[in-house]
Amino acid sequence: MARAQIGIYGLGTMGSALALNMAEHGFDVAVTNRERDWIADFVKEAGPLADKLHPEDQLEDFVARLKTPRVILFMIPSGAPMDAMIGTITPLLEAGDTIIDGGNADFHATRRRAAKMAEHDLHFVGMGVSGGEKGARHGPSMMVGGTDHSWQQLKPILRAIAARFEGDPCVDHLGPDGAGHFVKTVHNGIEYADMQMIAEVYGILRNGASRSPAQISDMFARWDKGRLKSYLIEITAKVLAHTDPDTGHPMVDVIKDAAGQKGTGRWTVVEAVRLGQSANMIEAAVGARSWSSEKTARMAAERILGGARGTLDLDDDTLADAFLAARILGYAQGFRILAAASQEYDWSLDFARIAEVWRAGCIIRSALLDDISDAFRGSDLAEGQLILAPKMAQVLETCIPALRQVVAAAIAGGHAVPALGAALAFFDTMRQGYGTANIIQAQRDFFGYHGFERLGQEGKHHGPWWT
Ligand SMILES: NC(=O)C1=CN([C@@H]2O[C@H](COP(=O)(O)OP(=O)(O)OC[C@H]3O[C@@H](n4cnc5c(N)ncnc54)[C@H](OP(=O)(O)O)[C@@H]3O)[C@@H](O)[C@H]2O)C=CC1
Ligand SMILES: O=C(CO)[C@H](O)[C@H](O)COP(=O)(O)O
Repeated sequence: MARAQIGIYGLGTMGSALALNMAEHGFDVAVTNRERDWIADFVKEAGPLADKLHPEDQLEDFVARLKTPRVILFMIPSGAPMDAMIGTITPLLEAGDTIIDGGNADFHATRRRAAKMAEHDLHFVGMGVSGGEKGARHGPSMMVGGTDHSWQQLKPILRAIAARFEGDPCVDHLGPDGAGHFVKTVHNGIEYADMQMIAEVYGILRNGASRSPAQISDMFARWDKGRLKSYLIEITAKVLAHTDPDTGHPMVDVIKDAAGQKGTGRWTVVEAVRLGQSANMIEAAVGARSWSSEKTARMAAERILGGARGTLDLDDDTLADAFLAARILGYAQGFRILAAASQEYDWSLDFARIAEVWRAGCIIRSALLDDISDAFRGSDLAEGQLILAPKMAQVLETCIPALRQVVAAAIAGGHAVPALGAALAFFDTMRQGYGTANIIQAQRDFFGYHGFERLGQEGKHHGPWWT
């Protein structure tokens, strides 16, 4: 009986694509699934790759199929299903075996699971996988958190199947236990902000400049050839170019304006706040999705409050500069959260390497990430502050006026730009060495005798309003 180098449990969209990717790279992969009927069908549909896939219906046989120490990748919903599967499979494993959760998981749960499995000399890896179904099949970006022992087991397989940027595989061991899942969570937070800002630019052009989806598609397609080149711009251009086969209308016009969310954007915001940060652009994007789902309330508000929006006269170059500045600020917020978490959990995250792992395969891949990795590699940026990197500061200096112009025009015309507006608020707050929190300190002392720190003097002070 051929022994497989890795086992995959969960042959849904992502698990089946990863299994085929591994098989194509010459690895023997044991496969199984909760719904057993699908296992044989999946292998049958794999064509010539079927020789490298080893289907098993029973969990015991699946585990027995694997070389030891074993490596088992779960591609199932995180949360209760993952805990249940850990409970079922643990008695079948031996010291030194590794279980990987490749789903989008709350990193707190990953840390808890890793600690629990370590009690049995078992290893638990939290691995962020990005790139959707196509990425998983032909080259995802992967963010690994776990022990060195697990990384040594996984490295040859993951480096072989990963996306490549100029030959460099977009995968790495980023830290222990929850580090990989945390980095993937923040990746998704950045993804939320970037998607929302693209939607806002679309809204400005559609509602403020009466441009057709096809015209906006052309602009995004042009952007995708220059400094704004990125997967999300590319797919938005493609989406806007499509026509609904049923009605002949632009496809986007028959899609309801209410977007769902599975949790990673919200987790990013919650963790940012827990770490004493604010990721206001990501929060704006999460909030915008929530508001989008309040369709009935919005329709009522349009009737009662009026939905009129003014005409905007913004050229494509101004919009492009504005978007570039805002995109840098979105990445910057993500890296600030990573820096805070790295300190809190003692992960020693390598920000340059994270940017490199995101350069290909993942949803937020963009031309900027190579510059971002250079910025982190070239200097010791305090607390991961990307906006202080000379190259980024230079681009911001050039492009912020455009962002100001776009946000000001949009707000004056009644167009909602929550994420672009948040980008500017973040930038304007961070560039003030002396801000306005002196007033907050004074207010807190006035109403609650909380005391305040005073410039040039140690200790806690109270204002003359108490004498
Ligand atoms: N789709 C995407 O673009 C991405 C998804 N992910 C993550 O990957 C994971 C899998 O997603 P995806 O492949 O899209 O999901 P699918 O819905 O396509 O597949 C889900 C898989 O999980 C199995 N499953 C569901 N519930 C249970 C359970 N209680 N016990 C055991 N197995 C169960 C299903 O088995 P059955 O066939 O029996 O229902 C199926 O194999 C998720 O955590 C998701 O967040 C990560 C990155 C991108
Ligand atoms: O991880 C992903 C992409 O990177 C998944 O597609 C995820 O589902 C996206 O999040 P949401 O469903 O909340 O938009």
